[in-house]
Amino acid sequence: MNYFNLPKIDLHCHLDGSVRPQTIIDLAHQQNLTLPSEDISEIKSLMVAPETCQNLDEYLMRFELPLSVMQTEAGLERISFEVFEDAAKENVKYLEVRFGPMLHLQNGLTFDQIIGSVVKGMKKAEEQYDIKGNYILSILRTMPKDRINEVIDAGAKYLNDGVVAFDLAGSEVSGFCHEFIPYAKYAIEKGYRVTIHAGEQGDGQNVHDAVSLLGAERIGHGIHIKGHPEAYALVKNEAVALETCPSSNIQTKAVDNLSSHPIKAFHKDGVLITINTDNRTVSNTTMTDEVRKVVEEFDLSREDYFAIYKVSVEHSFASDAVKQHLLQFAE
Ligand SMILES: O=c1[nH]cnc2c1ncn2[C@@H]1O[C@H](CO)[C@@H](O)[C@H]1O
Ligand SMILES: [Zn+2]
Repeated sequence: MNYFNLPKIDLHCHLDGSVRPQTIIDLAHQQNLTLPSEDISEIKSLMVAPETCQNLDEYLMRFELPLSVMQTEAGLERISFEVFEDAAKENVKYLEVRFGPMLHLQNGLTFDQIIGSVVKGMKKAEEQYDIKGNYILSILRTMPKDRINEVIDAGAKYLNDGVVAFDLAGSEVSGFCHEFIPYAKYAIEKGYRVTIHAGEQGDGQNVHDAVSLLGAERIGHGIHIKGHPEAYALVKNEAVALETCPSSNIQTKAVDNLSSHPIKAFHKDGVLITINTDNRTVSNTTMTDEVRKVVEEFDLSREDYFAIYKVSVEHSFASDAVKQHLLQFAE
């Protein structure tokens, strides 16, 4: 299979984890910021999480440097344009990018400016390339909750015009969903779709909670439904799609290595899985690489690949018209 040429869909990609190293240098110069180094390979090595990370928390330390240059409208717009450009150039036909608006307040931007800038960058890329996209607003589980509804309100202006869904991200502890019930409910009432990071560092019960308490239609990672029969059954019976991110799952120790990733077992058993990047820079990957790794490790056929592609289309938060467009590329 020619992985580069295959049509691809990425439903789980973080903006701040997918910044080009050169863009960090350019934006730091424009913004008069001092970098730890001016050498691009040094900057890249500070952004890529090592395979030797102890856990998700160590992986999450790699976001500080990119976030430092993501505090202006121009910086956000450029980075958004570039992630869509990079994906389009490897034949990603549809990309849902997520980011945490609350992480971009350091220079006094409003939530409207923050969300508006990334949507603008995405739309510019959609005009220039054969790619379509949407944004997901992530709330960091470890941050104060007092401004969550403000983020939801600000994003509502862009709903179905660049923004589609609500997510919870960051460090994962057992039972986290209980504290977020009113916020997920508020987002759903406003018209947001819901996907939640769960069962990555935390247990299968978190996945069960995300679906049953927060109304998640998709789950970020969801690895640990393996070994939790109730969560497994719920995900399977309710047709909740898992957004698996193989390289990231190895770095964060959600799995020991690729061969022990449950992605193929899930797929063979009818659990809906999708293949995604998580973070193009922090995980030093592309959709081409993720698809190649999964197809080769698990000896998937072209038919298997396109079955997964179709799951991505059907469970994307795209409009019906965009879904129809994406299905044209499926075999
Ligand atoms: O795999 C992940 N699991 C949980 N949180 C993540 C992952 N990758 C990135 N982020 C978190 O999401 C924020 C917004 O994009 C990032 O700043 C990072 O803290
Ligand atoms: Zn993620």
